Amino acid sequence: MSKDTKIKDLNYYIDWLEKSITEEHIELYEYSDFKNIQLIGSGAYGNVYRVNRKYSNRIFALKSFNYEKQTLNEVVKELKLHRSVNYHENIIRLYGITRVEIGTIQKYSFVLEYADSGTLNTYLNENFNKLDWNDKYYLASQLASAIEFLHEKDTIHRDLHGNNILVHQKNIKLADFGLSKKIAEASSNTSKILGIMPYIDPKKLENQNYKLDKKSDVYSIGVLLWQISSGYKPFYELDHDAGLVLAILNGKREEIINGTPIKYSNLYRECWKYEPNERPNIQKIVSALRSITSLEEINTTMINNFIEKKENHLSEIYETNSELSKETIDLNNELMSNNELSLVEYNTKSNESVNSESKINDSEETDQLISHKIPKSSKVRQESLIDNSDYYSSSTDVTEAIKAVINNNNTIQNQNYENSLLSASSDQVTRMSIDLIEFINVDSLIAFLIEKHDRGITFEQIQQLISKQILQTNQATDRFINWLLKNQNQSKYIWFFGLFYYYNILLEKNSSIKAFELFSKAANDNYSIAQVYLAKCYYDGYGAENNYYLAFYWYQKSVENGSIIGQFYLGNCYEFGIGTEENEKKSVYFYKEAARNGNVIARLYLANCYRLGKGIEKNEIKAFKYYETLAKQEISDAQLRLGDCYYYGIGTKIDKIQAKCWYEKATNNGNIIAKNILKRNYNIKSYAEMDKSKKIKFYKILFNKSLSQLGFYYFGKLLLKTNYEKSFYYFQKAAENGCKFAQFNLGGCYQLGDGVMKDLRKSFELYKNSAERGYINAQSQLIYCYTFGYGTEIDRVKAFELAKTIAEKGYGDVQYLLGQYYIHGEGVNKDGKKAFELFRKSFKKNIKYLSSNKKIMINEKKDFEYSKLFAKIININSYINLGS
Ligand SMILES: Nc1ncnc2c1ncn2[C@@H]1O[C@H](COP(=O)(O)OP(=O)(O)OP(=O)(O)O)[C@@H](O)[C@H]1O
Repeated sequence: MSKDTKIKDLNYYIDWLEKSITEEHIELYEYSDFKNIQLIGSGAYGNVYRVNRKYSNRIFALKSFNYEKQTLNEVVKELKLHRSVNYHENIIRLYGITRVEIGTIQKYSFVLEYADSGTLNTYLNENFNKLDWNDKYYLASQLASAIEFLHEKDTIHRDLHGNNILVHQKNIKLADFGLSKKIAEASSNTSKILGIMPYIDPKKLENQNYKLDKKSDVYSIGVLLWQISSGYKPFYELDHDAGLVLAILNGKREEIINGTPIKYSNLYRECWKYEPNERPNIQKIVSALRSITSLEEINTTMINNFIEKKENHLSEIYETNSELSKETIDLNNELMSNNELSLVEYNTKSNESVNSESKINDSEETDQLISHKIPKSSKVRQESLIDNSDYYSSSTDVTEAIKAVINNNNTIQNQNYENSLLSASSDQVTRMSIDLIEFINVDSLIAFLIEKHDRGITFEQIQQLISKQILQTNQATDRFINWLLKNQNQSKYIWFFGLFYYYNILLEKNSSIKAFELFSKAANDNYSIAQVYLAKCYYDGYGAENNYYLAFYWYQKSVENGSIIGQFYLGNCYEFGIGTEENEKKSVYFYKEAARNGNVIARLYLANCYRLGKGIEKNEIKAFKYYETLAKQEISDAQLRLGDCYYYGIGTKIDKIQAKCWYEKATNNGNIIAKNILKRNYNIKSYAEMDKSKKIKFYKILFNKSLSQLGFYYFGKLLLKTNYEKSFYYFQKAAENGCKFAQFNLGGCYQLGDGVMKDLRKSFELYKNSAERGYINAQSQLIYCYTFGYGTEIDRVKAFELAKTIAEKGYGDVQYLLGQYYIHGEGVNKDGKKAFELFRKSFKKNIKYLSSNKKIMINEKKDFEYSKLFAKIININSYINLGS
């Protein structure tokens, strides 16, 4: 190859990387933002460093690459492939890329999740004596789970061995993707191929042209399971030479270590069979490991027999599913052409592209041993602020998971009956089976909820998920709680138990205190999501005195421990000065971090920052692009703002038809601001097209319904002074029937804790329902909720927008409030003239401003702050000056 070609090729990769960075397909980390750079290892492509990030102090690993064509070719491939499998707790996270100029060249490095215990080889070497069988099962299960995730994405690793698997805090972290070089290069590097040779599918050892497939990964897993059980590298006492290759081809395998549970050794022996179609698929390995874990706990031969029968039955099914999909991605396929390296290709594949193999397994396994994964949803519900991208499965997933628990439980009970397990009472067997099932599903649910949080789902949506989805299956709730009560030995279960109190699923007198205590316990144990919840408790004064400093402290801790949702809230703290000085730049920094980690709310906030030039250089085009992407993901707030962009020409050309289309979409997704705008700008009324007879019918229904609702409503209102509980009851009845007044008042009950346990999220939800029905008081109340984050996220852009649509209807108090937003540049660019106009209108009408409404302002501390905010600018002269 001539020198010229080499340079041209190099430029090709550099251009690819640079274009990806500019177009934000790859997150670029500023190299200068890293400190304490320490060398921790080196591989064929370059060195690996442990670094700290400034501000958050979070630890990352930087994997640097030599500046040469072959390496950069691999870098590009690895980036693409790693990105497609980036969201599993047992796969090392690839956060992005960083670059530093050395002489005349740019040196690139991957920014990776840091694993504190090195490779599996070193971890076992140093810690094996401390591991019991539970620890070993745990490692094995995590490894299998990571590979299951890859295989479900039709991706093969092809290069599994003890040096490519890292360990962090006793957890498996699969690493090294896309290193096609490995096998190719290893063929020319004898010592290297022989080092990893015992892990390689013998079919490949026998025939170099053999194409490694999923079953090749299964072979390697078999060897790794043995390694986990023994603590030794495979054939550690033998020379890794041609003789050993021959012996392996002739069926030589490692000796079973004394004391290995038979089910475990049977499993890895199945995996390392010579014939690929005699090896189990990954789903079976995962299920088998799970059942072994539970069986160890239960420790009865009766259940052993029972499971065995099920497995035998299962294996028949699995055998039929061994065909590989043509669409399978080969992670380490050296033949992958550079022409395939499109910029967006690494974006996740859609659910529809699941290959036939996993489809068959999904459906057939429903009635079999439960798989740990949350079933894929066929229908994706449209929820505001929910990204329905590939990794962001809808809430119906939980229902399906729970249904699967129950179905599975029924199946086991039936089987139990059919198999006449006479030696134990059926109650005993049922209980043990349930234990097994719930162990499996509690972990899945926890992972599912954390993932939802990290992706940007709000607390109230989590509450809906838990209460609507889990509570629908009451039986399961009781069992979960019983199981959790017995398993309060790990911080994740402590936190999860806390959720039941936090979201009032367990209604006890001191629920808030109990939730707080459980979160504290798990948070002190450095469990990051518990730290987020603890911070939230301090922020809301839930279960403890309200304390912004501690809220800030715990958000910060959660970020140090890798919480993505924590990054978003830390951004909030800096933006709104919660427990710390206001610092817009830092807030943008953390929104960016959360956004690059896939948090959709953070992306929305970042877009607002770009639009307003808050903490970052104003860039309306960028803001528009963000809104556009998020709007397409059915995020109603983004749809609204995209509508605004088209309507006012923000970052794009004015296009009122497009604007209307996006306002309509946002309205359909329940956005009341968009609804108001549609009415105002396009004069759209929901019942405008109804013919006369339909209208009469409509009014008749409305009249009857309103009568009864209003009856409840006034009854409740009368009682309010004397009997909170009764009035609460009547409000509730009317609210359930959709009475907007009752919903508003009930919201007040929850906000004040009148006749019911105080619950800000619930109150927010009720205000929202009432506001959606057009009740102006509720809409005004929502402004307040968005301003201070009562029962929802602080969102001053939204508060401003809502205030604007209400003020335009001529409500003087809200006009006044809107003036404040213009004065302070909250949620909008500062505009003294507009503020002045609004104040004049408002004072003309002589209407009290919002904070004087005692019914609405019930949190004295926050009310005080709010009033203080107003007091600051109460001098009318200053408005006049500002306006002139
Ligand atoms: N994310 C990480 N966290 C902690 N340590 C890491 C991380 N990635 C790599 N290392 C350490 O750096 C060493 C070198 O890693 P690297 O992936 O560059 O090379 P390798 O896998 O050993 O060899 P090769 O270059 O052939 O893939 C690893 O053995 C491991 O000890």
